[in-house]
This record gives sequence, structure tokens and C-alpha cells, in this order.
Amino acid sequence: MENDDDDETPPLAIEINESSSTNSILQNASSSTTRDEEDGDESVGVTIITGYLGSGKSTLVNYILNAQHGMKIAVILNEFGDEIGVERAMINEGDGDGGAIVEEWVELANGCVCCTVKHSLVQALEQLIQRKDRLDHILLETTGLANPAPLASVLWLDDQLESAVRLDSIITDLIILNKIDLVSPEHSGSESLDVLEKLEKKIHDINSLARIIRSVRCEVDLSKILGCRSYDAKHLTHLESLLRDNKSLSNRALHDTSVRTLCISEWDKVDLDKVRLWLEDILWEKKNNMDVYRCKGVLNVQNSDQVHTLQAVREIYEIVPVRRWKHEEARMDKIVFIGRNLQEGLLRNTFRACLLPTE
Ligand SMILES: Nc1nc2c(ncn2[C@@H]2O[C@H](COP(=O)(O)OP(=O)(O)OP(=O)(O)O)[C@@H](O)[C@H]2O)c(=O)[nH]1
Repeated sequence: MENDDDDETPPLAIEINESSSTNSILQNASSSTTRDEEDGDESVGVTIITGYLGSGKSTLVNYILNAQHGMKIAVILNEFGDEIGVERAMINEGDGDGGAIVEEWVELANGCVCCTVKHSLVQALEQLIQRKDRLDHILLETTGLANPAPLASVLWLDDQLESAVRLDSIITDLIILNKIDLVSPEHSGSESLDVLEKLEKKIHDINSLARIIRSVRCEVDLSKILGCRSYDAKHLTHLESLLRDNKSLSNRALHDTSVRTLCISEWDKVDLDKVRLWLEDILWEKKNNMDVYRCKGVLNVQNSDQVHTLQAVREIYEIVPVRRWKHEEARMDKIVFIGRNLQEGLLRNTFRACLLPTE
């Protein structure tokens, strides 16, 4: 579908719950508020967090929500269809104890925010703005396959939104060079230019203005990434080029269409050891030629009252308990796969062999 078709597409329903991301710029809450007050500008900053699958977008959202800044933050998550619910279950909301108070969670379903769900995004932002007195900032975490340029155009070209929200920055413009702990020592420091320096140079060859911050688990100085005002009038040239790039891109160019997402869900508890062997067979042995780029999910584990999250990026995976299941929460296993040659029947059947018999 071409971008122009979007106007004919009816808006999709958006879920807004009462409880209330791959690289970005955040500014310290207090300095952002002070600056806004000084300017008489009460617009709410929006930070778009983009980045490839598994680069650390949710890790950054988690870090921001749990940091000591006292901001009231709304999070808009864009997940592909079946992923709905998985992403949110994996993010630990701030507890309001000095950290973020998450006022709104908005999940945009059934498509990618840069193409088919633009209307939902506009609706979601409008609804959030109506509650603006209670909000300091909005984080928009896109799917790992999205291009941020069309999002910038949504924020710029919608007249109503223009004054009430402002694009603060896109975390790809501000580059968080995350996971530097995974660069092996023999690759860093031993040569005249180490791997990270070479990588930074390559990034600057593509975008000489990009600001780069190195991090492990997205632990970054929030004053460097929130409230950046990267797109204020003085940065207009950059914005214009972003919008121009957007016009010249077809949807085909935005996404690798051969990459597919699928989700398997079950209600029974799992045997964790069996799940590990199952996963290693898929990720390490490349069972039946399946090429899994990314896998994430929640598991209902035998003899545990903790939600376990499963995360895999290529061959690296982890399964960890993150918190207790909430009383009202449906305890289930839900796993999302993103990759090529995914065989749904095979994944589903082999996963069933990890389930415990229903009590
Ligand atoms: N070793 C290491 N692992 C990290 C780092 N940052 C994040 N991770 C892990 O990488 C995995 C993916 O992180 P996420 O934050 O879920 O990535 P994402 O970009 O939101 O992924 P998608 O939603 O699939 O696009 C998780 O298992 C994280 O714990 C880091 O700096 N070092």
C-alpha cells in the first residue's frame, strides 16, 4: 500500500488503558520544564525511539521510566498485530517514586506506525494532548522495522497537533550506540582505531550531524536525550531534508517484505529446561532453515509465580523472571518470532512439547 492510500483507510481502534524507543535524545525533566516556561512554550516533547530489531528500544524506555526524574511520561508502543501485549508485559513501569509516572499506554496495533497506522497515531496524540496538563513528555517506540521519517511528517503536518506537541528528537538522529559490552576486547583498543571508533566514523559518513552516545543497556544521561529540541526553527534544514527523504520513499523501500512476524500462544505452564532446548534448536541449529532475527515473549513457568520474559536477538538469548504475575493478568505463554522462512506449524507443535499437562 502506498502512503497516499492511507487517507482512504478508516482509523483503527486504539486501546488506551487508564494505568498508563533504537536511539534518541532525552533532556532532563526540570531543565526541559524550565526552558518551556521561559519560552512560554507549553508543547509536549515527543521522542521517537527507533532502531533495528533487538537494538535496545524497550531497554531505553524501561530505563527512562525507572530513572529519577519525576516526569509524567506517556508511552506509545507500535507493535505488529500479534505482538500486542507482549511488549507491554516486558516493560516495567516506573513506580512514581521519583521516577516516571506513566499516565497512558497507547498500543497501536495491526501494522507499522510509519505506514498503515498513521491515523491511529494522530488520534492517540490528540487524546494525549487533551490530558496535557498531566503530561511532561511522550515516548514513541516504533517497531524495529519502521522508518522514522513518516512519523516526523505526522508530527509536523497535522495542523491541530503542531502547536500542542513538538517533535523533540528522533533517537537515530541522536544515536545511542548500545551493547558496547558485546564488542570483544580483542576488537577494541588493540588497533590504532578501535571497532567502536570505526563504527562512529561510518555513522558520521552517513550523517555528519548525528550525535553519538555509547552505552550499555541504554544507561545514558537523560539530560542528553530528553528535551533536546532538535527540530526547533534553527534545525529546520535538517527537518526539511527528512521530509523530502520521506516523500521519495515508497513503502516497499521502507520494509523488507520477506521478513515475517508470527506469534504462538498457549495457556499451560512450561518446563523451562525444555523451552531452553527448544529455543537453542531453533536459534543455534537453525532448525529447518528458519532464520530467526528476533524472538520475544512471556512465559508461564512451572513452580514459579513470576512472569518470565524471553528475549533473543539472533543467537543470543535470555529467559529471566521479571516480576510477579498480577492478579488480573491472564497467565499465558506468548512468543513472537520475527525472521525469514518461519514455519508456524513446526514452531507451534514443537513448543507444545515443552508444556506441562493441564492440572
Ligand atoms: N549485552 C547487552 N544486552 C543488551 C543491551 N541492551 C539491551 N540488551 C538486551 O538485548 C535484548 C533486546 O533488547 P530490547 O530493548 O528488547 O530491544 P528492542 O529494540 O526493543 O527490540 P524490538 O522490540 O524487537 O525491536 C534484551 O534481551 C536486552 O536485555 C546491552 O547494552 N548489552
